[in-house]
This record gives sequence, C-alpha cells and structure tokens, in this order.
Amino acid sequence: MTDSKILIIDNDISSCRTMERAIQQEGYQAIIATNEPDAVSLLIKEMFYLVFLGLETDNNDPLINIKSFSPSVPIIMLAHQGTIEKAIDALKKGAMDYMTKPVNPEKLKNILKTLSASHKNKLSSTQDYNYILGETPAIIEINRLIEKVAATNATVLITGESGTGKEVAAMSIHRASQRCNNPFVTVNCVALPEQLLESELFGHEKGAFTGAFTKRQGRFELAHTGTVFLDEIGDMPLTMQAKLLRILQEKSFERVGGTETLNIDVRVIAATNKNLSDAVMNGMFREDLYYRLNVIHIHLPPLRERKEDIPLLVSHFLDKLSHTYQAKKVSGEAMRLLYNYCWPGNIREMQNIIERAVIISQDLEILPVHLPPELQKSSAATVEPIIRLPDEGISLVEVEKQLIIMALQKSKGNQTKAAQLLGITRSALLYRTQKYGIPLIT
Ligand SMILES: Nc1ncnc2c1ncn2[C@@H]1O[C@H](COP(=O)(O)OP(=O)(O)OP(=O)(O)O)[C@@H](O)[C@H]1O
Repeated sequence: MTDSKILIIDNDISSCRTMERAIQQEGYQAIIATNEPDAVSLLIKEMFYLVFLGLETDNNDPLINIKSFSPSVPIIMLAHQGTIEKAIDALKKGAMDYMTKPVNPEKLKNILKTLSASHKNKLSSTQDYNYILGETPAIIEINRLIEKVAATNATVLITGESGTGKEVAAMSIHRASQRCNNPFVTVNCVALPEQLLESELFGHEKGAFTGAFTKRQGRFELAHTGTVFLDEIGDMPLTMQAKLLRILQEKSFERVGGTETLNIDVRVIAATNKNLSDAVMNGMFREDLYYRLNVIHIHLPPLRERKEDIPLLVSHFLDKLSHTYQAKKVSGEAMRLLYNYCWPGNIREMQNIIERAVIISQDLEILPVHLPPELQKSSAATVEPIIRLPDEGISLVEVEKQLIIMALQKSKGNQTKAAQLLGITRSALLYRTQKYGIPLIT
C-alpha cells in the first residue's frame, strides 16, 4: 500500500538499519537508498508516505531534487550536531522537520505517530473540498468531472493558464482512480531537448547512442499500471507526437535502439497552457493526436475569474505555512489588496506571495506593507474613479447596472470577458443580468 512505504536516503547504513527497525515496529515498510540516483529512481517508480534525508548525500541540494520528483511527499532531514544549520535552512526550502543523529528510535516513532494523526486530520479536511480547493461553481463542476473520469481509463486533456493547478488536477484524478497505489509519473515535455525526451519517454537500449552505457527504462515503462502526466504537451516536437499517438492507440512501443515491442498499461493525462486547436490549425500539433488526447477536457479557470475563492485559498496557504512558521492572519486591508489583484501567475503566484508575506511580517498579522508593490499598484488602479458622481447623487444599483451593460458592450457580448472586466465570476455576472433584467445579447 502506498501509505505504508517510507524511504530512508542516507549513506550511513548502520543508522539506516536502526531506523528501519523502528519504522517496521510502527507498521510501515522501510526502503533504503544509500545514494541519490537510487533514491530518484525509487521516487519515480513509487509513491512514499514519508522520506528521511541524510545530509551526507548533500552534493547538489538533494532536497530540491527530491521535491521536483515527488513534490508532495513530506521530508524529514537527518542532521548531525554540526549540520543543524543546514537542516534549518532545508526547513525553509520545504522540508517538514529534522531529527538529529544518532537517531533515537523512540523519537522517530513519535514523529510517525504525529504524522499519522495530522494525515488523518488532513484527510478529513480535504474531504470538504474534494480534489481542487474552491467553492465557485466552475470548481465544483470540475471536481464532479474529476470524480467521474477517475472511475474510467479515458485520456484527459487539462488546459488552463500557468499556475492554475493543472498538475494538481491530474494528480487528483490519479489519486481518485483505481491506479492510486501505482506510479504517477510526470514528464515535462518542454524541459528536455528532443533526443533526450525520446529516451526519457521510451527508454533506451545499451549502446543506442553515444553515452548510452546501460539500458534504461523510460517514463512510460516506469508508469506501467499507473498514470503518465505529460505536462506542456503543446510543446512536444512533431516527431515525438507521432510516437505518442502510437502508444495511445496500440499501448505498445520500443525502447530507443531496441527491437523488442513492449506492451504497457498506462493512463495518459496531458496538460497545456497553449490553445491546442490553434496549434493544430498552424500545423504545430497533430490533429489525430489532439482528438486522441481530448477525450475528456477539463479547463481550469484563471484565479481572476474565480475571485470568490481567494479568501479560501489564502487561508489554506496560511494554514499550510503555519506548520513551518508562526501562524499568521491577514488584515482586512491586505485581504482587499489580495482580492483586487489580477493574479497573472494564478495560484502559484498566490502561494509565493503569501509565503513571502508570512516570512517578512514580524507581527502576527500580514499587512499591506508585507505584500509586493504590484498588489498595491493594482489596488490604486481599481480605486481610480471611473464614474463621475453627479451633484444630485446616483443610486448604486444604477451604477452597477450601467457597469454591467458597459462590460457586455466592451466584450461584444462575451460573458466570460465581461465578467473578467468586472472582476466577478461568469455565474455572478449572469445572476446580476437576470436580477436587473439586462439582455445578454448586446
Ligand atoms: N486548488 C488548489 N489548492 C491549493 N493549491 C493549489 C491549487 N491549485 C494549485 N495549487 C498550487 O499552486 C501551484 C501551481 O499548481 P500546478 O503546478 O498544478 O499548476 P499548473 O497549472 O500545472 O502550472 P504550469 O502550467 O506552470 O505547470 C502548486 O504549488 C500547487 O500546489
């Protein structure tokens, strides 16, 4: 079971064995990796409940490396008296906690008990919002869709601007599916040059090209019985698109330089922030592949189109950060700035801004001064008077009606754009048009 595996990464084998015994006594399975490459290949293949990371493996920041392969796994640093400062630094980079060596088995067991209790709490609180955190109608609908598609093996295409949570959605589908205890393997199609991407996806045989000293399994093979998440699919080179199409159609492939045909059972979820139908028209994306991928389409709206979720997301991030830093709350004025901002980097940007604010505020409260200048600017722009107040006064209802009509005219009747111009959701716009009897066709 996924939840029962704990990975120990440390080159101090006798310490690993002590930890292994304590872990087993608590009913978990311990897996030991004595070097970073072994650890990475385990992290690609399996999902772990927890990782212990010894600082002796520290050459090119293994913490960051592990987080890139397994972003959500909690990591506990193992530190010597002399390396405690480094361990504290690791906490700032996202490690959950640290233990000093020699490891005290009782302390280790306590950590496992605390984690298990907080895991149970987390599970009961995540049930409130199911998969994607949010209460706006669009997110409720997406969560329903995630639940439905999770029960199938259908290919899913997830679209949305950068930072809207496409990977979170893909992972949610995997976790809610029958494949949840099998691998979830991510490939970022834009991060790798074409030749490397091919070997990364399909693996290679020994001697397939200069530098291929050993046989290597590709991500599809590693994901057998699980899910492959192809991020930034819109940037996949055309030659690779043809090979991907074959995998989707025939569920088979050959390693680079190999003749043996391998059959695999994987579910494919792809994501892009590009407009794939435009790419098809421009000849940059294969039409047949587009239809193959687009069996189920999930579109994640940008944060500015679901502003009502902003306070909920802010408190979610504050809550998460309170495990590492002192618990803080956001002042009313700062919340207003957060609400008014247009969030071009979406939820990722919000997460960074809240983390920065939590770190720099000395107080228990986050104030406007702790937010970056662009948020203050956006607020100044929104308060700039755009409507003149006549001497005889004007009713607010009338102002709202006029603004809605202006937004619909400006967007040439496009409801999504009009809602964007007003900083409200499309359903909030439709509600208001109905309330005031404003016709939708302008
Ligand atoms: N609904 C959500 N609740 C909490 N955190 C979220 C949510 N959606 C996204 N995030 C967080 O926002 C960040 C960006 O999410 P993610 O990587 O899934 O976005 P993306 O759309 O795949 O971005 P990109 O296109 O740049 O790859 C992550 O740190 C993720 O944990």
